[in-house]
Order: sequence, then structure tokens, then C-alpha cells
Amino acid sequence: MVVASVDNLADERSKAQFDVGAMKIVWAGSKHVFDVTDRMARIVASDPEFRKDNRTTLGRKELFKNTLRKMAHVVKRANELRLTEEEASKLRFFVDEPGYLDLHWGMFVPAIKGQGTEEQQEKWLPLASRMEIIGCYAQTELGHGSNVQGLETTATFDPKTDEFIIHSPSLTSYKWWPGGLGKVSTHVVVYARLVSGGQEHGIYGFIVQLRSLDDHTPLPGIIIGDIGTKFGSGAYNTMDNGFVCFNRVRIPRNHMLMRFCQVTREGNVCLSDVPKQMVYGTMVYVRQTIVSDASWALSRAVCIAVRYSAIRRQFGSQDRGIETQVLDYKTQQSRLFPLLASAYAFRFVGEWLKWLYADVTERLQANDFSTLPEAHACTAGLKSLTTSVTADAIEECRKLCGGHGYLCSSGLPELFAVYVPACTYEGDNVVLLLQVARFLVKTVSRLAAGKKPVGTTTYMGNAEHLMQCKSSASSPEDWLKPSVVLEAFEARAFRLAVACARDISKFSTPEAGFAELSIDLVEAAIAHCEVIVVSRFIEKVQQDIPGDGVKEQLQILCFIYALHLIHKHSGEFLSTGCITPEQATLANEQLRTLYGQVRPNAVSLVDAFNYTDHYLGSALGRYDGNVYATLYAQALRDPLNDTVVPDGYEEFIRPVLKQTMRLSRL
Ligand SMILES: CCCCCCCCCCCCCCCCCCCCCCCCCC(=O)SCCNC(=O)CCNC(=O)[C@H](O)C(C)(C)COP(=O)(O)OP(=O)(O)OC[C@H]1O[C@@H](n2cnc3c(N)ncnc32)[C@H](O)[C@@H]1OP(=O)(O)O
Ligand SMILES: Cc1cc2nc3c(=O)[nH]c(=O)nc-3n(C[C@H](O)[C@H](O)[C@H](O)COP(=O)(O)OP(=O)(O)OC[C@H]3O[C@@H](n4cnc5c(N)ncnc54)[C@H](O)[C@@H]3O)c2cc1C
Repeated sequence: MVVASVDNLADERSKAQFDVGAMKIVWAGSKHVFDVTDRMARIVASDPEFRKDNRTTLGRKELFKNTLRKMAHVVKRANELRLTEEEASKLRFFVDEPGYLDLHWGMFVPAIKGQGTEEQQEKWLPLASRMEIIGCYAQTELGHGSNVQGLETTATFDPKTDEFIIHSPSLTSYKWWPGGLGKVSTHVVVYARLVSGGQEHGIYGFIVQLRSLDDHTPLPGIIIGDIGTKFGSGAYNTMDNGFVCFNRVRIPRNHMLMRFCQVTREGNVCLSDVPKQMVYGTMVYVRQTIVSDASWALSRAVCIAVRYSAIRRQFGSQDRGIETQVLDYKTQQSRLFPLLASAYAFRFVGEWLKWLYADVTERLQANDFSTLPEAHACTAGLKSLTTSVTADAIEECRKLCGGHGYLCSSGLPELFAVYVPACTYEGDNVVLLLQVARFLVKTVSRLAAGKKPVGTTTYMGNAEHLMQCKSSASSPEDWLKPSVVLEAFEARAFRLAVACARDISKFSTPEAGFAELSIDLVEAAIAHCEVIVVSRFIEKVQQDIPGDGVKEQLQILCFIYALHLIHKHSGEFLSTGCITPEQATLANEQLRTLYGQVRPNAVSLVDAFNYTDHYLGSALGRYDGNVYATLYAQALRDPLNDTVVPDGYEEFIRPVLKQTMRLSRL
């Protein structure tokens, strides 16, 4: 049964004022990436082995085994089809469930590449890339995650045997959380406190074999398992996040990743002439990939909510005629369109961050460490900003879909459950914003010493102007001028950072000031990160962009992104004197106009994400709009509907009914 709702989406698509095909290429990044992504998404969608519609009904064990089967199928298909790394990783992406392959390829391999010597890379990388071993990344412990310097696991050098002894001295030192550790990995990069000659030398990575390559049993001295069921049905429970305790496990000396610090046969510790933070390199890499992932998760939720809002009708008709599409309600638009704009914003800033990461990597290889602090601040700050917004946005999209958004068949509950830990893993979002704030305060204090800021803080070089400027916006249209928008964002961020730096200096020590003012510091960090996103979006829409109407649509989205932030943070823009209340009202007026301009294009703007129905996994977000029939079909497939009279009737319903009958007879 196909119902009238399907026509709604066809109607919507006919209203588009831009070339959707060209927008798909812009979203993908290039024609090549589009082709690869499209091909891999279709391969996954058409392969019954990758079916995922039963995921939320499976128990933990079945769910985990199901993921093992899928991961093995990914590896098999990647080999059969002779996929490149780019293709294989897209294929794996569209399988759309967390699994050990992510940690193996996303953290274990990068840790060895980043921290291993050439010799170590030659030994381990071929084994890892042929998947003759499976690895994971064990940094976090039961007692410490954020505070990496507080880790307790020790790696003590024994010069008698030329070995390290890896040891967990307390319950709180057990490694706790690493994905792939619980049941699958054969090897791990463990972060531990290096001890040699009775002295501690800081935290480094060590490769430890966990399980036998013959029968997968844990090696002597290793107690290992899964940490238990996590939030939500399905969701992250496909992954075996694990714990491990090391009881004086011995590993050869050359299993310490020695690129930045070498331990000699005699036990001497030789530090390379590089910043000690290079050991944190894998985290910088992964944070950068998480920013790109945010735009995928956000766009997916927005795609579901926009399509469903075009189909869903409520109120507005006289005489029981056709009702209003909920997408036409201004309140719905004001909640949904900023999220649509944010998805595009995060896509572009993610691409830019990839470039920044490649640039800093090249410099590091040439022993130029000058941009490392900025790369750390950008990856940490943008990871925090984009994941926090995306997690909140998925929940908002659920609400935007009304009651049906709460059904697992909408795809939104599971997407939320699988996504929210991104706010925590790879660095708690608040902890990471405090890192950005530290970088900003340092930048501000260096200004006073006459140092010119570079990279994303270049705008701070315009200090005098930014401290005094008053916005020139005198009409709603003025808020469509990139210079007016940027000036407001830069002035707000700069004034907040300067106020923090000034207030910190009033305390007895910088540390005391930093701790006391951390709430303000987090706000200053967010403001700075928003400058980065807004300015990258503006830069993007100022480029030549092929395709009828594509650039115009992106400009509209860019201003929606910026102006909704001005509205959201109007308190800060006003209290710092960057804009007046009248100017805030003009910005809002412009925002309303922009919503009207997006409205006819909304469905086509989400079509440009080019998601398959398999990837979306949503009855509400289907491309053909056949929402109600799909909801009904999926309800009928629920295990509870396997029988008409439920299991438990005889034991628990019938006796209650009988009891009630007895009572009513009394
Ligand atoms: C066969 C072929 C088959 C083919 C098959 C094909 C298949 C193909 C499949 C392919 C699949 C591919 C999938 C790929 C996807 C990848 C995704 C992976 C999945 C993701 C899942 C999720 C995983 C999640 C994993 C995790 O969660 S893993 C754990 C993560 N854990 C954290 O993130 C802890 C946070 N905590 C800290 O990061 C620190 O501890 C702390 C707070 C900074 C304090 O650092 P500390 O040193 O204590 O203290 P400070 O004094 O603050 O810093 C001191 C000084 O260092 C500075 N500085 C601090 N940092 C850094 C830093 N980085 N870099 C530079 N500087 C830094 C700081 O600026 C300061 O500079 P200064 O100001 O002195 O100049
Ligand atoms: C799904 C998932 C997968 C993971 N995968 C891995 C993995 O593969 N490998 C691995 O090693 N780890 C992994 N982790 C662990 C993860 O990296 C840590 O949980 C994360 O770094 C946060 O550390 P924590 O748990 O110690 O949080 P805590 O630091 O204990 O945070 C608790 C609260 O304290 C606040 N807080 C902490 N410090 C400060 C401060 N200085 N100032 C202000 N507030 C503060 C935080 O903001 C937070 O609100 C994973 C975690 C999850 C949820």
C-alpha cells in the first residue's frame, strides 16, 4: 500500500531551486569521493548480510555475534572486491555499527604509525594490515580517563632479561573501556608509566599480546573481559568494550613504541628532541576524524526529520480538507533549519580540519613543531563543539518527529544512543574545551608581549579594533554581509578571551584563577570554535561553486548557521557590547526570512546527502516517503506480534482477570 504521503516528497522535490546532483558533489567533497561513497553505500545496502533492521530486538550475545559476522564479511568483501583503503573504509562505514575494526584501523594502526620507530613499523604494520593480528588502544583505566598523566599501569624495565614488566598495581589501574579489547583483540597498545632504574619517566605506549593466536585464550598473567551492557538497545552494545588486568606480564624491550623515547639495553632512557605531547598524537588524529563523523550523524538525523516533517500533516484545514505540513510551521523551521545548516557547516569545517591535520603532520615530519599547539586546540575544540551539538540535535530531531520519533523504527533512538558517547570518548568535551581555553589565554598574554597570532587566532591580531568596534548592522539585509557577521563573532570571542585572561591575573596564581573561572573559560572556548566554523563556512561560500543555484543555497545556510548562533548566544553578544538589542532583533528578522527561503529546498537539501534507505534505517526518513505503511509493516514484525495471544497470558494475565472477576462478584 502506497499512501498519499509519498506524493508530498515528489512535490517537494519539484520545488527545488538548485541542482541537487551538483550539491551532492559539494557535500561529498569531490566527484571521485562521491562515486566511491555512492558505490560503497549501494554495495552495503544490497547485501543481505548487512541487514540491520533487527538490531534492536537482539540480545547482547546475539547482537555481538551478529557484528562479528558483519565485520568478517566486511573483510571478506574488501578482499574479494580488491578495495582500496579508501573504499574499504567507506564500505565499513555504511555497515553502520560500532565494531572492533574501527579500533584496529582507527587507533591501533595509527598509534604504531605515529609512535613506532621505522623498524617497529616494518615489523607490526604488515601483520596489522593483513589482519594477522587484531589490535586495540588501551589508555583509559577504571580510575582515570581524562587525566592521562594520572594513569597507574606500570611498565618497569628489567635489565636482567631485557624486558618490560607490565603491571596493574590496583583495581583502579585496570584498563577499562577500550573498544575491541573485551573479546576480540589479540594485541593492544597499552599506555603505561615507564619505570627504569627505579625512576618514573612518563606515559608511553607498549604493544602487548593479549590472547593466543592459536585458540584465543588469554595469555598468562592477563585477566580480561567485557565491561558490560551500555546505554540503549542495540547501539554501542555491538562493541566489546573491555577491561584488562596485567599481573606482571613480560614483553620484550622492543615492544615499547620508541619513536619519541628510547630505552637502551642498559635501561637508560633517551628522550628525542621533540615535545612530549607527541605521545598524544593518536588522539589528535582520531579527534579530527570525529569532527567529520559529526556531520554524518547530524545530517542523517536531519534527513529523517526534514522528510518526515514534509509528510506529516497536522491542523490548519477547514472542513476536514488537507492539513498543513508540519514543515510549514515557523516553530518547526526554527528548530530544524539551524540543524540542517549546522550539518553543512560541520561538513565543511571537517574537510578543513583534515587539511589542517595533513599540514601539521607534514610539518612534524620535518621537525617543525610550531603548529602543534594550534592543531591540538582546533581538534580538541571542534571535536567538543561538533559532538555536543550533534548529540543534542539528534534528540531534537526525535522530538521534531513527534511520537513516531520515539519508535526504534524511526532510527533516531538508536542513532542517539550510539552517538552520545562521542561527547565523552576521545576526551570529555568540557575537559577538551578547557584545553582550548588554555591555548586562548596563552595567545592573549602573548599579544601583550607583541607576538603576532597565527592560524585560527590570526583575527586576535586586530586587537584594538575588536575591543572597540560596534556593529554597523542597521537593517536585516546588513546581516547578510560576511564582514558584519564575522566581525561580531570575532569581537565576541576576543572580548570573552581577554576578559578571562584579565580576570585570571587577579588571582594569586594562574592555576587558581583558571580553576575558579573555568565556566567563563569554557564559554570563551566555544565562542572561539564558533569563529572557526563560521569563518570556514563563509570562506567556502565565497569560492566558485558549480551547479545552478548551489552557491545561493549554501549562502542561505551559512547565514542561518551564523544568525541562529547570534540568537542562541545573544546574551554574550549583548553583554560584550558587540551588538545592540536592536541589532539582535534585525538579525532575528533576517533569520525568519532565510527560513522562508530554505523551506522550498529543504527536502532537496537533505537528498543531497545521498543516503540510502539502508544507511538511514528509518521508516520516517525513507526516500519514497512511504512512512505510514512502513511503520505498520515494521510494527507487525515486532517479536511481540509473533503471536496474537502473548506468551505469559496463562501465567500472568489470566489469573489477574480471574481475580478481578472474583472481586467484582463480591
Ligand atoms: C586485510 C584488509 C582488510 C580490510 C578491511 C577493511 C576495513 C576498513 C575499516 C576501516 C575503519 C576505519 C575507521 C577509522 C575511524 C577512526 C575512528 C575510530 C573510532 C572512534 C571510536 C571511539 C574510540 C574512543 C577511543 C578513546 O576514547 S581513547 C582514550 C582517549 N582519551 C582521552 O582523550 C583523554 C583526554 N585527556 C587528554 O587528552 C589529556 O590528558 C589532557 C586533558 C589534554 C591533559 O593533558 P596533560 O598533559 O595532563 O596536561 P596539560 O597540562 O593540560 O597539558 C600539557 C601540555 O600539553 C598540551 N597538549 C595536551 N594534549 C595535547 C595533544 N593531544 N597534542 C598536543 N599537545 C597537547 C597542552 O596544550 C599543554 O600545552 P602547554 O599549555 O603546556 O603548552
Ligand atoms: C563508548 C566509549 C568508548 C571508549 N573507547 C575507548 C578506547 O577504545 N580506549 C580507551 O583508552 N578509552 C576509551 N574510552 C574511554 C574514554 O576515552 C574516557 O571515558 C574519556 O576520555 C573520559 O574520561 P573519564 O571517563 O575519565 O571521565 P572523567 O574525567 O571522570 O569525567 C567525569 C566528569 O568530570 C569532569 N571533569 C574531569 N576532569 C575535569 C577538569 N579538569 N575540569 C573540569 N571538569 C572535569 C568531566 O567534564 C565529566 O563531567 C571510551 C569511552 C566510551 C564511553
